[in-house]
Amino acid sequence: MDNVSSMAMLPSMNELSFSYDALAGNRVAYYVGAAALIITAWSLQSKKKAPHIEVPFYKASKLKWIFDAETLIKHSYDKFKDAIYQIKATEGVQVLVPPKYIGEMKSLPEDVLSATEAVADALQSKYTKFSAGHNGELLTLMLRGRLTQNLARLQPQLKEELDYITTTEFPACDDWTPVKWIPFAVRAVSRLSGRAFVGPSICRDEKWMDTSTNFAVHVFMACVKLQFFPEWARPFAQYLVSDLSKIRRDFAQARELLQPILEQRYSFAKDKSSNTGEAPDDMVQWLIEALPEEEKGDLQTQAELQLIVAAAAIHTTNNLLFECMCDLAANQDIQEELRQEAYQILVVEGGWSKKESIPKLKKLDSFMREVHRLRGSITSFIRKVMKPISLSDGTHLPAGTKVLAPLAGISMDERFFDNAAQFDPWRFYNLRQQSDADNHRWQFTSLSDTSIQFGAGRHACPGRFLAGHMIKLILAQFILNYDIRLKPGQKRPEPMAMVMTKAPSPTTEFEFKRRSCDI
Ligand code: HEM
Repeated sequence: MDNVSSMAMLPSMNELSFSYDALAGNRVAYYVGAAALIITAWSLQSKKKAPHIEVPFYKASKLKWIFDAETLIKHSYDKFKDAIYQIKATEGVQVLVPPKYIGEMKSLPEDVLSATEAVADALQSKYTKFSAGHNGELLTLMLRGRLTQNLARLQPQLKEELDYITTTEFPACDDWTPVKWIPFAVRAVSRLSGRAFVGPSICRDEKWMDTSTNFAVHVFMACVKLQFFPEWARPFAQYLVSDLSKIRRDFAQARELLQPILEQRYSFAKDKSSNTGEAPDDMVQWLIEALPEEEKGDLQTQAELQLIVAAAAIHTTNNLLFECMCDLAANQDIQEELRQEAYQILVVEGGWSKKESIPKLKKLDSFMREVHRLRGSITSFIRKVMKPISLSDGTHLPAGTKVLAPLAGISMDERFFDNAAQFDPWRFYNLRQQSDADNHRWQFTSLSDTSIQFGAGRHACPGRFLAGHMIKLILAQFILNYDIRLKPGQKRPEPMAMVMTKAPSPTTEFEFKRRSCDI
């Protein structure tokens, strides 16, 4: 998948959790099945000879990697700190690089250290067709530039979409009412991001929502099943994997839904001279403008790029939103402080209708960054060495080496975060008060070699600004309009975890009680 690379898009429990319709009530079978697949994959993969690398191994059992990778990553990072080390994982030997090396590695060119190839391997792009191909760079630049610059302008549309889905789909909650959060949240994130990607005409269409949400699930399931077979057998085995047909059906469905929009856009462009209205403002339009002439009207290209972006956006955003909800529901004090801030900026100062209001929610921004630090991904910066690399300390990484950063360990490093183990929602708010540079440095979306939740370098997540914006809108809407708590006697929900991925349980309930918007 040229240039579209992401841990967030790796085969993931995130996506699996979304087949909740199929899996509901059968979680044990799912765990056993998934574990069996992973163990089988491991035993097949492990016979392959990994490149020889002169760095120490961290000895870990396969079971630990499968069921408690987070602890393993934290312990191993703690042991090696600034040194590079390796782990024999179910996906083959992984070389773990600490922040000390991220700086020099993140600027290496793609033909030396490739994010694209690493993700293509992990997502079996050859078979799943999860690839932006030669348009990968264009896509990333468009999200980083056009989408991000347009966020303030999109704000009223996103709010309108959020109001609509909350009014039509969220229960009244006049008294304390338990609500399964994930089914609602997935639909909300899909609608909001869909509004920015495909526009209002189909973002509410059930077929579009279904396809754009489930495409990632089908890619994930196909990957898991393909890993059942050794690499040499996959050209034949692919015909046994029914999820690959589902992926083809997703593309066909996306083409069908996008076709009338593309036709409309073309007649709009043709009538430009007589047209006084503004061009529509969504990713369909930006792609028409940016794609090479011969691909502008190509439905398959639009369908592929739209589904890939949806796959990158929906489950990742939903996961972090869920973790934020857990901490809000478990901490009434935090909820109250964030409510005061949101009330002042969005209600008293009329911020809902102002474009620049969302960045003013600095306490909410800090809370989200802290949740992301402590509850985010286990690893990040997935890369594959394409040409031998000699690092500044002389470490040699041969071609074929699989690289990862031990994110869960880095986030707990006292050298980078005071009282690192403590959940402090105002940590980054306070840091931001120190100076102008700090005000910028500690924002939710700001990157550094020690804060790589959104990756690093040229492949760092280009959708993080939209993700942050959507999460803030949804959280602000809910803390202003509802009191939120855990169910009586319930502890803060913990995500399901397997190998390097974590995902919320789709059946988790929070309790909501409607409040008047006055504080
Ligand atoms: C909280 C939500 C999100 C998280 C945690 C997240 C995380 C990530 C990470 C870790 C990467 C890989 C970076 C690297 O390897 O250096 C990535 C890449 C990417 N993300 Fe996100 N992401 C999120 C939301 C989104 C959204 C909303 C979009 C779409 C608007 C998006 C689109 C992408 C794309 C296209 C890439 C590939 C970039 C490239 O390879 O050049 N992500 N994301």
